[in-house]
Amino acid sequence: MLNEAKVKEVLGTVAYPGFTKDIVTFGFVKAVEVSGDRVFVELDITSSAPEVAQQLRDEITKKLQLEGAKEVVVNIHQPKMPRETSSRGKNLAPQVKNFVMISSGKGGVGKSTTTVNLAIATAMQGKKVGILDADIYGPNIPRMMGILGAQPEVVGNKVKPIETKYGVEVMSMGVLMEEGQSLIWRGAMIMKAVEQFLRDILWSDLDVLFIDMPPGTGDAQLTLAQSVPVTAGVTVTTPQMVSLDDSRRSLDMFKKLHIPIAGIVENMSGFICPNCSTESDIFGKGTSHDVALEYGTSVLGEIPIEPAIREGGDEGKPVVFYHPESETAKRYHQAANRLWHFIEKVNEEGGASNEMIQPTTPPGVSACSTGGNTQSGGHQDGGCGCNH
Ligand SMILES: Nc1ncnc2c1ncn2[C@@H]1O[C@H](COP(=O)(O)OP(=O)(O)OP(=O)(O)O)[C@@H](O)[C@H]1O
Repeated sequence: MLNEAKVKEVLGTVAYPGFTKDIVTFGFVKAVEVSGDRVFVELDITSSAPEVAQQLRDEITKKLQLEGAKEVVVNIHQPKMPRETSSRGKNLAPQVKNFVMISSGKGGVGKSTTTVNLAIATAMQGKKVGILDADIYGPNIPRMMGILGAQPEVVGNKVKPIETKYGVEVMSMGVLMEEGQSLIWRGAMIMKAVEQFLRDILWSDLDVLFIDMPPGTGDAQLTLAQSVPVTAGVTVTTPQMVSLDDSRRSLDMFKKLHIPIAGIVENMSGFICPNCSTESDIFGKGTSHDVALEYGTSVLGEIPIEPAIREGGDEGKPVVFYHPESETAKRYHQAANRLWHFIEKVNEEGGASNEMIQPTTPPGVSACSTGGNTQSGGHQDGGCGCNH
């Protein structure tokens, strides 16, 4: 005689396609109803592939019929299929429509703060948004998003990003490492970590994934750009000349990696007094416009120094969400708006592509990582892609 317990027992023998674990253990079974010899099963699975749903439907029906069910209805909820995107080249996370790389020439200029507030502003404007904290040396995003200590759910050999109350999903090395723990990263490890963040995290069907990069221009940036077509690069700088000089390196990197440059965020640009609201220059203000012009781009926003920004970062209460009326929140929204228009423009004009920057190693030749000089006028002598 079929009853709910028996049906669940049968479902516990149905492996999720491609995995050894069953659909009950994964938590995919949302409802079971039995009425005489009629069974209704409801599943919520993580794959958008129709063949996965069909395979499950067939196996469940067959197994329940063997147990005496005459009619089996299997209702399966799936995430939507990856959207159409005009981007080209390699993409390890095809369910994500656009990727924004947030970068800075040097540390401490407010790159993570900018990532968090731009991402939340974009989500508040109705987009489906994620943040990948690829700043493996100093993953600050969990603190800033108020998710310190949150443990991600593991599904098979993949990991679900952490949902936040700001409507932004997040994954960070800070979530995967113990607090205060540090790792010494070698080039190959960085590359593997970045790839896994894209391939093995169950990102939803996102409009845009913001990626907070480590400061500088190194292996993580190159691997990321080779792994997904980056739609837009944003450089964060402070107004002082030394910081602007470093931001040029970051903008040069975007150019070399064929990443469309969305613009510069000038952070700590002036100071807004919390008492009288007057704005005064501390580090200077507006100095990044000339650099933007040099690179044929624009300033997305000038974000003042405001104590609420630092407090919000420390307490996990981002200013754009908790002080939406503040001048700073308005500027983040304006910057997010400009960024989104830029993304739309890139897509209208054919989309991002990383075809030009794929490793050139010919088949059968191992990519050696030392002694490479791939910038010697097309001749490659002894590094990745060598012909020796
Ligand atoms: N406009 C601002 N007003 C006040 N405080 C700010 C502002 N921008 C950033 N901060 C504070 O400055 C500190 C550094 O910011 P953040 O961590 O975002 O920099 P970063 O460039 O990501 O640093 P890192 O190189 O370590 O990753 C944080 O405490 C942050 O709250």
